Amino acid sequence: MTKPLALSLGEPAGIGPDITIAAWLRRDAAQLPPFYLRGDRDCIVRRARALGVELPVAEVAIEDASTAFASALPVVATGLAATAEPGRPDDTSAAAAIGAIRSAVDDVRSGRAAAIVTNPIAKSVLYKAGFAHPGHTEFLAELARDGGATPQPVMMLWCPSLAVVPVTIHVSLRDAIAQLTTEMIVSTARIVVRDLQSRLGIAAPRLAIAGLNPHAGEDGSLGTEDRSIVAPAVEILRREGIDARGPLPADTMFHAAARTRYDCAICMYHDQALIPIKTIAFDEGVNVTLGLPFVRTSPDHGTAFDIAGTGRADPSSLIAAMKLAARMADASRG
Ligand SMILES: NC(=O)C1=CN([C@@H]2O[C@H](COP(=O)(O)OP(=O)(O)OC[C@H]3O[C@@H](n4cnc5c(N)ncnc54)[C@H](O)[C@@H]3O)[C@@H](O)[C@H]2O)C=CC1
Ligand SMILES: NCC(=O)COP(=O)(O)O
Repeated sequence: MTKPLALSLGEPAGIGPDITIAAWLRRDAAQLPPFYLRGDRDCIVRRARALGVELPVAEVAIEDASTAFASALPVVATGLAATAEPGRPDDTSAAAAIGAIRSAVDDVRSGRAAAIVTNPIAKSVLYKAGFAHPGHTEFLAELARDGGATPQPVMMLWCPSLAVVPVTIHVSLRDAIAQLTTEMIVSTARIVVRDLQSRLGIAAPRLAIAGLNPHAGEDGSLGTEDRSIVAPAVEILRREGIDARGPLPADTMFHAAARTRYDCAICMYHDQALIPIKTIAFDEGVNVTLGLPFVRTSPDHGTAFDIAGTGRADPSSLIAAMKLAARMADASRG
């Protein structure tokens, strides 16, 4: 891969700076592709000092990032200062985090970066500053519109032994049930199939479609949505030639033997999807956005304010996200 990955700063008061520094320090052992941070050089320098780490940091143009990567952590400036102390977001946090995402998208859309990897943002901090999107996933879809329709973004959490997709994402459980439709399940599954084929090289993806209710509704006695919403979606997908099975009782879908029978579990709400993968692979899970005209991955964890600046943040999930982004970008180039 010749082009570098664009890594967005994320919430400057979170562990994004810590894991960025740690990932760069492990670049050889982890065999990382070249990456640069889209953000604020001073923020990284301050964090390295707080961590007691000797870190060469080079502010560069994107074109020089891959070369600089061998000897310094390359930073491509957004022009937005990020002054927040570890664990304490401040008035610069939201603008710095959002600006870095926008810049990273510009970089990949203009063909100067291979893919985007995002550091975690604190959603509540951004919401307080007026951010109108539930998270990166929906914001990236908006940035991808390019004058046309907004693509449907699909959140997938991936690790080597499991991939999960929540059909409804950052909404309350009550709203997730109210919003769930057959069409949402079908359109989500179609995007999953297309991107697993084109970006992960799975020729005929096998989908396991979770039921919504306990025991997938127990023949309608524990809720009717599995019969009226989920089963018709499975039927439509099968008629299209997609290898989809369900609705399956969610409690027995995720044990080791069951996981070998599908390539991706399509789940009805956030925690149904994210609890199993964060339980088995919190350290190496990757969040991927499917359905976009570019590749975006992210660590599976959040801003971890409780340990920012302490040296306890584990960069494994970020490292996995970078490796998966490079693999997907390579596959997309054919
Ligand atoms: N992609 C993103 O931007 C994501 C952002 N978030 C945001 O993160 C914020 C905090 O969310 P929480 O639910 O507290 O989850 P969290 O993942 O930030 O933290 C949960 C627990 O795991 C620990 N932890 C997380 N990452 C770690 C790492 N790399 N190494 C060692 N320990 C780690 C934390 O210290 C904490 O005890 C929220 O504002 C949420 O919106 C959460 C998930 C993803
Ligand atoms: N729970 C996953 C998460 O919060 C990631 O969301 P996003 O910012 O990647 O949309």
